[in-house]
Amino acid sequence: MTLTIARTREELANARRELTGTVGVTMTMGALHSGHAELIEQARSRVDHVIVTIFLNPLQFAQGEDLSRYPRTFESDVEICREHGAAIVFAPSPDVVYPEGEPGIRVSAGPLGSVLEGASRPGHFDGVLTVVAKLLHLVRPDKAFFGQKDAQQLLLIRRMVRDLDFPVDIVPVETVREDDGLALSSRNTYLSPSDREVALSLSAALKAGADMAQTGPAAIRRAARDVLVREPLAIVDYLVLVHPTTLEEVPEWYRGPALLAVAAKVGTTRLIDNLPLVVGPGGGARPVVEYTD
Ligand SMILES: Nc1ncnc2c1ncn2[C@@H]1O[C@H](COP(=O)(O)OP(=O)(O)OP(=O)(O)O)[C@@H](O)[C@H]1O
Ligand SMILES: CC(C)(CO)[C@@H](O)C(=O)[O-]
Ligand code: BAL
Repeated sequence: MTLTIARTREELANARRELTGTVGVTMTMGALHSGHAELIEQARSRVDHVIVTIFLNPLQFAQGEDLSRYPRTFESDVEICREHGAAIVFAPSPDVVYPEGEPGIRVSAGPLGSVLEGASRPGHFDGVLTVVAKLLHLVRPDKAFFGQKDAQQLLLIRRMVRDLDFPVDIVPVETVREDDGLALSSRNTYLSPSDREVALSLSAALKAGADMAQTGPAAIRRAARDVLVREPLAIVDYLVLVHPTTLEEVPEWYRGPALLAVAAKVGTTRLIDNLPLVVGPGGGARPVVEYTD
């Protein structure tokens, strides 16, 4: 199978026109790893052709964030796309995506975009939703695949697609982890070996919480917190057990789907991770959020 690399809107439109059957998209910021490969594989199993977008979107980075040091590994990214059978890589430059500079009109993420990640990264989700909307319009996929690792992003994209009637199916993909539990992330390349040891406390905390899922919210929170307090070098931004669609902390009586999510700074690197859970009898960790809406 040949892989086409499209840099411009016209190149993408020409290559897209050649594809017959269903099309899926996997959107990335580059620096591809096995988590991205899994998104491509999941897409391959559900559609006829997969388009991977590689675009480091300046709009979703606040001043002072890591846009300038974000890893750029384009050649090996293309190889990964080829190995996993993608049909097209769309890798535009910022002036192709934003020909008139920063757009005056943006998609607003609303209140769900200003909690958790949005509280620490103001404007981040407006930037994400704006570029996702644009890429959906340019690629015109039947299905779009997003990782559960970015749980709030996934929720907001589902909401945007539903609230604004985008004709696309959003498919969640389970978080891919290293054998020791660390969630794969392009930002893991910033971690020194000792940072990486500290970073393991995030997934360990989530697992300890999930192990108490049958007991109830207080036990889940306590078990997760107990792991994190033993690792003072992980500077916790938040550790929450929230409802997966409202992102509000669940009360002690709550039983049902929930999201145990954590964000922490390790060295100079901000990391996030989460585990979808069902709280209550028969509960425990789940691969992806079981939405009730
Ligand atoms: N470990 C993972 N498992 C499954 N999907 C993932 C994983 N990491 C990232 N993804 C998904 O890949 C897509 C592109 O994400 P992105 O390019 O930001 O990678 P990333 O590793 O999350 O990078 P960063 O370190 O910047 O958060 C998103 O849908 C994201 O949720
Ligand atoms: C969805 C996305 C590609 C938009 O830039 C980005 O936020 C990401 O990589 O998760
Ligand atoms: N991985 C989600 C995109 C971001 O952190 O900017």
